Amino acid sequence: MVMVSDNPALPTHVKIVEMGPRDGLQNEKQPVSTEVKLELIRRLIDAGEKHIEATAFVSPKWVPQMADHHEIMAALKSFPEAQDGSVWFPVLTPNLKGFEGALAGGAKEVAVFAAASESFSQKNINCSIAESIERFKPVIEAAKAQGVKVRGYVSCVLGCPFEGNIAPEKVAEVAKALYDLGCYEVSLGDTIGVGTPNKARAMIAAVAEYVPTSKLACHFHDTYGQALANIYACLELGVATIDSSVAGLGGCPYAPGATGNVATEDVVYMLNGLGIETGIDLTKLVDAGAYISEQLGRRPVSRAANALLAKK
Ligand SMILES: CC(C)(COP(=O)([O-])OP(=O)([O-])OC[C@H]1O[C@@H](n2cnc3c(N)ncnc32)[C@H](O)[C@@H]1OP(=O)([O-])[O-])[C@@H](O)C(=O)NCCC(=O)NCCSC(=O)C[C@@](C)(O)CC(=O)[O-]
Repeated sequence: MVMVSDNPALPTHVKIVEMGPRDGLQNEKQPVSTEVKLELIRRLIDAGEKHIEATAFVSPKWVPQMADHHEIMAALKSFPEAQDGSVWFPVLTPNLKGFEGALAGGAKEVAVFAAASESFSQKNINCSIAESIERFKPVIEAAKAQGVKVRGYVSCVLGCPFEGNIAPEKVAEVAKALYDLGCYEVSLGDTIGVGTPNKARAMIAAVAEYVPTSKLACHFHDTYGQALANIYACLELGVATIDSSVAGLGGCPYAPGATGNVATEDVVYMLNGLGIETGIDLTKLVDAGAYISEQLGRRPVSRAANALLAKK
């Protein structure tokens, strides 16, 4: 039974942006076939997910696991949910070359990704933060001209694997730059999962000086087991979009030691308990997570999923 929350600060509905097929698999060392990725996407749709980041138009030399981006997009075109627009499939596009590939593949939503740390920006996309913003300008202009929505990411919002602590003001500066350029939503990534709730609150408060909380998403990796607590803190501040990854898949190729995103199953379990709507069927979601985990030869990294699977 879904209990209605008595905390008036919490939203009544949350948008989940599923990271599994992209952030979740980009760092996977073993090959994952295009067919398995597509089957995962089918199962996530069946579970009720409406925003599924499908792939990344990045260099296959840098991220080999995303090299089948053209095949993924070609297959998605035949999905009824892509045709009728009932499910969004955003894809990463770090530059104009990536955007052109995504557009040719029929993308209706793309995402540019910056960082709040200079060192991470260099390691991840081979340029400074300022250069990355310059690179995004023509991408966002071209997207606007084509009626394509653009999401923006800021990585390392609560810490950097190379620089340590990151000032909330720096996060705010980069988030503002993305929002001012025309990103409809800015996702704030705790890339290495080091944050704790008070730090998360301070960071959101700093960003909210420039970007309305209704336009923010939180993107927590669960390296230190703090993701759900951090998400709750962000929900209380008015953030109502959460990035998460089925079965807790993932890790970033340029963030050594970072584990996956918070598991979508754990997030949905918590939100169900709070009486917050997501439109996602937890049973089907757990099955989708079990499917991809079996393909990868391991158990889901989700407490809720493992507990529910054990009951079967
Ligand atoms: C950004 C680049 C491309 C710059 O890479 P670069 O080497 O600086 O680019 P370049 O413009 O000098 O070009 C070099 C070569 O790359 C090619 N190239 C150039 N652009 C593309 C493209 N779009 N797609 C495919 N190929 C491309 C280009 O054509 C050329 O090919 P060559 O002539 O040598 O054969 C590179 O650094 C890259 O691909 N990095 C990968 C970044 C990445 O995917 N990181 C992981 C995702 S971000 C993340 O996970 C964080 C997030 C979002 O989840 C939030 C969080 O948790 O914090």
